[in-house]
Formats: sequence, C-alpha cells, structure tokens
Amino acid sequence: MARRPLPRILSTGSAQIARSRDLARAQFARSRELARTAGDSASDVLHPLITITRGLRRLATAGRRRWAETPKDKRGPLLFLVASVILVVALVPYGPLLAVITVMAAAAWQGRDRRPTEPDGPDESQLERLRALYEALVPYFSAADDPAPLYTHGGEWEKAFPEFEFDGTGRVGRLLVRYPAYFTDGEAQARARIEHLLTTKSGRGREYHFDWDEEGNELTVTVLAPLPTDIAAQRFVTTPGETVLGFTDPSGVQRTLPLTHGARQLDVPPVVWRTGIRSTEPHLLVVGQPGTGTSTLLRSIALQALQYGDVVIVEGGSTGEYACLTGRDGVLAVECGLAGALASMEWAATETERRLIAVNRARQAGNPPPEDTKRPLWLLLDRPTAFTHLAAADDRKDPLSLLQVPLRHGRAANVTVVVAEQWDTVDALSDAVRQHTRARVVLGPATAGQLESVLGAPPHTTPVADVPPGRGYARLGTGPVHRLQVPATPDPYDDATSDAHRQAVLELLPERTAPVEAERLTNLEKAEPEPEPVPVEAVVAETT
Ligand SMILES: Nc1ncnc2c1ncn2[C@@H]1O[C@H](COP(=O)(O)OP(=O)(O)OP(=O)(O)O)[C@@H](O)[C@H]1O
Repeated sequence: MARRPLPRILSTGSAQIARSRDLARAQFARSRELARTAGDSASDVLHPLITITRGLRRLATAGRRRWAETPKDKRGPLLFLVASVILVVALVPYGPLLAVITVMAAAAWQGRDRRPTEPDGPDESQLERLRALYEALVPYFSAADDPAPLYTHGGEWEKAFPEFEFDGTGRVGRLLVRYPAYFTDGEAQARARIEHLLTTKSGRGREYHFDWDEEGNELTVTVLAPLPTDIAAQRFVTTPGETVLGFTDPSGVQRTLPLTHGARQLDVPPVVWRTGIRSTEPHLLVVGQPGTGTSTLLRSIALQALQYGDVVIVEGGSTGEYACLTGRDGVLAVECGLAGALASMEWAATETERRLIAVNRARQAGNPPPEDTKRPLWLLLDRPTAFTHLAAADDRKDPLSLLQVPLRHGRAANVTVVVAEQWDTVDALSDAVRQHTRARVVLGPATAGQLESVLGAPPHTTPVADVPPGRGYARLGTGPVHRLQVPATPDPYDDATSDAHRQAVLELLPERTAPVEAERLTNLEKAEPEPEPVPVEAVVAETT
C-alpha cells in the first residue's frame, strides 16, 4: 500500500518547529560557550587578588592561633613588642609603604595554590599495567582473519581502553574495555574467562563488578568498595511489611536508609524484602556454610518481625542461639527438640488454615479481613533438616512436611516462612521449600555453580578470598543479584560478643513476658477448633 503524504500544513509546520528548535539549541550552545570564556578570563584577571586574599586569611588565622597559644602572662610583652615594631615602621622613611609591600608579598606566598599538580596521564608503572592487561587480552579478543584487529601484540592499547582510572595504590580502579564484535559475549564461559583474567591481572583481594554492554561491544570493570561489616542491629526506618536483609552497593538499589554507626549518621543502600499479601516473594531461603552468619540473619529478621508480628522459632542446630528471644513478647515458641518442633509446625499449619478460612468467609460476606488474621506470623526455621533425620529414626512425622500449608497459603494468611540451611544438607529440603521460597540469600564462600543453583542467576561481581561473616548475595524473585552484608546482630549471651553489639541487640528485644508465653502455644492449640476444609476455588484465587 502506498504511503499517503502528510497534509502540507502539518509537514511545513513541523519543519518550521524543527528549524526553530535547532536555532534555539545553537543559540544556547553559543551563550554557554560565551559564559565559559568570560568565566575563564575573569578568573585569570582576578587570580592575583584571589591569591593575596587567601594568603591574608591564612596569615590572620596563623596570627590568631599564635595569640591563643601564647600563655596569658606572656601576652603583655608580646603586645608591647608588636606595638614597638609598628611605631618604628611608622617613623622610618617609606616605612608604611615597605610594610604594606612586605605583607602583600608574604600573603602572596602564603596564598599560593599548594595542591599537588595532577599528572596529565598515567605514570610509567600505570602505563605498564595497562599494557600488560592489553597484551593478556590479545589471545581472547583477536582472530587470524581480522583485517583491522583491535588487539595485536604490541598494538595500541589506547584504542582498546578509552577510559581508565587508578586508585590510591596505583592499581586499576575503573576500566572501559572495547572488544571486537565477533567476541562471543553472550556465552557465560567466554565472559567468565575474561572476568577471571581481568581480576587476576588487575589485582586480587578486591571485588570487581563487570558490566557487559553487548550492543556497544564494551565492558566496564569497576572495583567495588568493601561493604561495611560493623553496622550494628538497630531500628531501621521501614514500613510494616518491609524487612532489611542487609546492606549493598549504591548502584544496586534506588533507596538509602539512615543509620547510626557509632557516633556517626550514615545513609546506606539497603536490600529490603517485602512480605505480606502483596508480596511476590513471600518466603525466604538462606543457605551458607557453618559460621557464615545464617543464624545472625535469622535473629536480625526476628527482631524486625517482632515490631509488628508474632514469631515461632524452630532450631535444628540446638546451639541455643535464640535463647535471648525465649519468653519475649510476641515470641510464641523457641523449639530445639523434635517434639516441640512438630507441635509448633502442626499449630502453624492449622493457624494458616484458620486464617485462610476466616479471610475467605469475610470476603464472601463482603467484609474486610477479620482482625485476628492481620497480625503477621513468622516461622523461622534454622537447619530444619536436622529434624528430618531425627523424625525418620524415631518413626515420626517430619516437621518440614508440615510446612507445606504455610508455604503455599502463607501469603494470603499473613504467614511468612524463613528457612536457613547449610550447604551439605540443602538437598534434603523438600520441594515445597524450594518452590515457594522465592527470596534467596547465600552467605559465605560459595562456588559459581552453588550461587547459581540457589540464586537462579550468577552475580555480576567476583568473590573475595576472605569473606567476612554476614557477607553474601541476595536475590528477590527474578530481580538482580545484590551483594549483601547482614547487620551485626550477634547472640547477646555469647561471651565473644562485643559490649556495643550486645547492647544494641538487648535494646531491640521486646519485654519478657514468660512464663505466660511458654503456655501460650499450648493454649492456642487447645482453643483451636477442628480445621474446616479450605474451599478449593478460594485457595486458587489467593495463590495466583
Ligand atoms: N553480619 C555479621 N556481622 C558481624 N559478625 C557476624 C555477622 N554474622 C555473623 N557474625 C559472627 O560470625 C559468627 C558466626 O555467626 P552465626 O552463628 O550467625 O553463623 P551460622 O552460619 O549460624 O553458623 P552456626 O550454625 O555454626 O552457628 C558469630 O560469632 C557472629 O557474631
């Protein structure tokens, strides 16, 4: 079909608009150029005056400091000496003129710019580093039949590295690498080879971020600053339903969190996990090696959850790391034994069903959800697979199998499940746990394969050799993989805990209400009516 021409009035009108827009842009550029030239000339003319003024200010400050440092009993003689000098200068022929010239010369000398002049380009050792990097990349970024290769031995590295920055130690801090279009940047293995090479050649012991621009055939390598490891647990500025998992890089998230760090106030980018009815990642799985901080993360989550909800803790490690929470307001149970874990999980499954039925009934009657379904309930399970083995040996039900209902219907019933497991037992987790925990955290050292198996995507940063406790990666659903540092939330009953961190955790603990709390769960169980079958359509509606 032939394209119809634009009506004449429209085409001439739009051409005029475009012409006037070009004219305005050119005028704007010209006036900006004029302003810049005028600014440069003014600063050239005024430069001596600026230097002398700066020098006079420095001389005055030095004089004031000298006066303040002089002991009180010596100030009288000093004043007398200064007055005598002024008198002599005033009486000597040309004295005042000479004095003014001397003061101006001294001020000019004092006011000179003392900043070390920045070198125009890289120094010899930095050039050597760039050349070495370039040479190392030649075998990966060249092809025998390339008529104009960007990478050749002894070639021009300046074309391959158009932008670079060095840090204070003389190592590369940021580098823009251009590569030929035929490099297979879509293949994970090809990328990994380049990333590994750049990491080793640019200096080990640091974390690097790799940003591949496939369209532009460019790779930006950035050295990441270490995440702060000593931020103590505290009340975070969040809304109900938000949980701070830890802190990350400023480039990864839009938001910052005001924090207290010792005597200082900081704004730190957080990884915030949203739970509740509208959450797309209603449950969390944390995996790590022993001692990497998984229990610390669960304690941090518990302290935040207790602000607005109730918490049930099931601890398979039996290390007593949650003893500080026992009997606190809102802590329904802290279970370390199989019988207790089974009872808690049975109650949790029944409670989830009860809430679901109540919410569905209210909806069908056109009413808002009842009040007793709104308070968030958190089930925190630390190494629950330990009970799987015990239950099998004792011929009893596996507490993990009871998690199916809270995992499946928890979102609609305001029930959130957090499971922490170690690498060696992670395979023992049920399918339901894997399927419904869409928020994921990996703490401590892990191979690229392990990270991908839990997070579902590789991180864009390199791992460090020495990983501090609480360091790892977080991914919420299908979002980006963030570097993560969990806030220091140690067990306050641990002797190794520092006083400042112990105090920080103790201040966040709710009031102790035991022994009433110890009986609360049992009472709840007794008062619980027999669960009614959940209407199938309603459940489907909730979970989609
Ligand atoms: N975010 C953190 N900041 C500072 N120290 C931490 C952090 N996380 C953990 N630690 C310290 O590391 C040690 C181990 O932490 P944690 O007990 O939480 O690890 P874990 O993975 O649960 O291991 P385990 O199950 O063997 O106890 C503790 O001394 C703890 O204080």
